[in-house]
Amino acid sequence: MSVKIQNLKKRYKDQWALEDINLDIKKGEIVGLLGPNGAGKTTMMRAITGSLSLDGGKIWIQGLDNQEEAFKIKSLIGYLPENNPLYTDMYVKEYLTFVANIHRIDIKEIEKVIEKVGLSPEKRKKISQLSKGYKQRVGLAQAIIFNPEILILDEPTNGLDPNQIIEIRQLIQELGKEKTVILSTHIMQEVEALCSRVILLNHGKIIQDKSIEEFQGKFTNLEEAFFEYTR
Ligand SMILES: Nc1ncnc2c1ncn2[C@@H]1O[C@H](COP(=O)(O)OP(=O)(O)OP(=O)(O)O)[C@@H](O)[C@H]1O
Repeated sequence: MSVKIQNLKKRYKDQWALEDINLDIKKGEIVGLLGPNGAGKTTMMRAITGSLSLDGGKIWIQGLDNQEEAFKIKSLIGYLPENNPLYTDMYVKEYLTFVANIHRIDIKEIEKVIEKVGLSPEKRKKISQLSKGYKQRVGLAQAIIFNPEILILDEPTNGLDPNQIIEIRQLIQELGKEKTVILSTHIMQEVEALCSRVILLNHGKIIQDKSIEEFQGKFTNLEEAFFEYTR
């Protein structure tokens, strides 16, 4: 198993953000995490990356306990956070060099990743000078530069224009051939275009976990399924 979650619970003060989450995600799956605002998607992603203390349960990343082996886990998971908190005073290449150094990878990888995410025309700018879509590409670049086995992408195409959306989806599809990808999105067509499996969260619980074909067999489209289970 790439990611195994057992009885995961997370609480913020008196509010449960996640309750009894159980999940097995295999290598090579592209999993779409769906749910209304506040359902717990970001909390679940942060829990998987090991950057959140848990209130119950366990998470294993390729067999490693993500609380006990937090350091090793960092080299297995590439994470694009929702609000993409980049160091905006740094230049694009400077920032990616910084990330490359943290992961002790060859700086030759920087140019490769810049090319891969389509950042070449903007690579000499300061991150603060980039448009939202290009900032998002920098976020993606830092998530994939060290070639992690697992990618966790919180709303990866948020803020991108339609052309960029297509390009980034193609990139995710390409990455998904050899990696495990977990992505959250509010765009149902994105899930239909990319994901092999859909997990629907509501009020901190998994309410549906099915292959995309199972959803498509039962509903005209995913949006209909979303309304059916969350309204
Ligand atoms: N740091 C925090 N402190 C207190 N409550 C939090 C914190 N982070 C999240 N929550 C709460 O936990 C619940 C789940 O939030 P989360 O961000 O995981 O939802 P989400 O599904 O990602 O939502 P969205 O689609 O709006 O991004 C929400 O009720 C939220 O207010």
